[in-house]
Amino acid sequence: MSTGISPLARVLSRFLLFSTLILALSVVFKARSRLSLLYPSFITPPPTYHTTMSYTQERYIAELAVQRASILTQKVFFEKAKGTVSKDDKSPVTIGDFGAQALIIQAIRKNFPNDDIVAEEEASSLREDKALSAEIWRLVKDIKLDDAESDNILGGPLASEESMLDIIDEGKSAGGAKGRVWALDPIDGTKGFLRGGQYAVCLGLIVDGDVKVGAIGTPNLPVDDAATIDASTGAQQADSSANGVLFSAVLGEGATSRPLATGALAAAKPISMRPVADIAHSVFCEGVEAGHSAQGDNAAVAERLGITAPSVRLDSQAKYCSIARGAGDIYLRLPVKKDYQEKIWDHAAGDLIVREAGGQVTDIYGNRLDFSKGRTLAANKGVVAAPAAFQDQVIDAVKVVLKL
Ligand SMILES: Nc1ncnc2c1ncn2[C@@H]1O[C@H](COP(=O)(O)OS(=O)(=O)O)[C@@H](OP(=O)(O)O)[C@H]1O
Ligand SMILES: [Mg+2]
Ligand SMILES: [Mg+2]
Ligand SMILES: [Mg+2]
Repeated sequence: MSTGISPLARVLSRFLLFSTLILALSVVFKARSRLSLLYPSFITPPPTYHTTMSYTQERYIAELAVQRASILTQKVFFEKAKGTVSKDDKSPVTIGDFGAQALIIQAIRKNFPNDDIVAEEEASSLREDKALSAEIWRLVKDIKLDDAESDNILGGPLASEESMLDIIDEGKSAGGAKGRVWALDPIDGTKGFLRGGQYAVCLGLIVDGDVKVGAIGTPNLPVDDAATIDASTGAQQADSSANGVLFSAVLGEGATSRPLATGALAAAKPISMRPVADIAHSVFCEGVEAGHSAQGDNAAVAERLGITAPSVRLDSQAKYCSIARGAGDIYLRLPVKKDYQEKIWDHAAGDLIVREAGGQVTDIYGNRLDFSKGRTLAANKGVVAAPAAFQDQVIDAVKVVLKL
């Protein structure tokens, strides 16, 4: 029996139905993409890693890498620098700097191959100095953690002298506001290192401009939080076995310290800034080198705050670490040279460790340090770190002294 519809009409009606469907679908897709342009979050859910990632692995690798590099710096000091204190020969610190940078970058590359790295040193001068390069390789090639498993996690020994130079040059990233950027200072406080005083191996992870992880090794800081360090020179305890601390922090998870061991990580304990009821009873930490540290301005700020205790002078980010564990309270780094831009590797790890220990870290105007501007803190001037409750008072005093 005929339906009364010709085959041609049937084909035509199916075609019409099909094209209407395609048209409807394309309208829906267009509207969806317009909406997503106007309100990206409507269609694309915001990345959730900012709040949910705990950075456990990053912290662990950073701690192990800093620990292994610290072993090298100590070896270099005892073999090369001991006794050369305040001589003009800078080679010990150069060896330590390059070697520690190579070891840490290798560990980052092995575990987080896609991350960017902003490191202080670069290998071009080293490529021209074959003797120095060979000397660094001689020391670096045998450095390992006592614990084989931990050492393996870091990638084991470096492959060759040539690959060591290439690895050093992987720290040339421009940094910036996007992505994962490790900030590395292989030896911070080079003058302290040469003097046998304080220095620090510093590594921070910045994600989308925000510091998430920090690890600092301070081979010459006393393990005992309460041990006094020479207030005028920042030098360590005479008994060297009582020295060596590894600090770390993850954003939102607090700061810890542990003895800087040579094998598997020692047990960590939480650290926090010292509760001080009256700001007049607090203690300043400041730099040792007059060329870096405005000690006169610091003294004027201390006087305005009624502080009478002498400042503790320390090289390097050991200053951040010291106030984070209550061996001092306020770290001032007021500008010395008008145009100097602080480097991110001199502050990233310390900034986080202090904030996670209950402190605040700002520039001299009271603005948070901005790690999204590239290799330097281009948007900031100086650093003021203090217990959160005192920060405003300290900033007010700084503003008066510096006539801001
Ligand atoms: N003008 C000026 N102002 C401030 N900071 C400067 C300045 N010039 C250099 N630097 C960097 O500071 C790093 C050493 O800082 P310290 O805190 O150890 O300084 S101090 O020597 O104790 O005064 C030191 O880092 P390292 O090179 O890693 O030792 C310097 O890079
Ligand atoms: Mg430095
Ligand atoms: Mg350095
Ligand atoms: Mg330097």
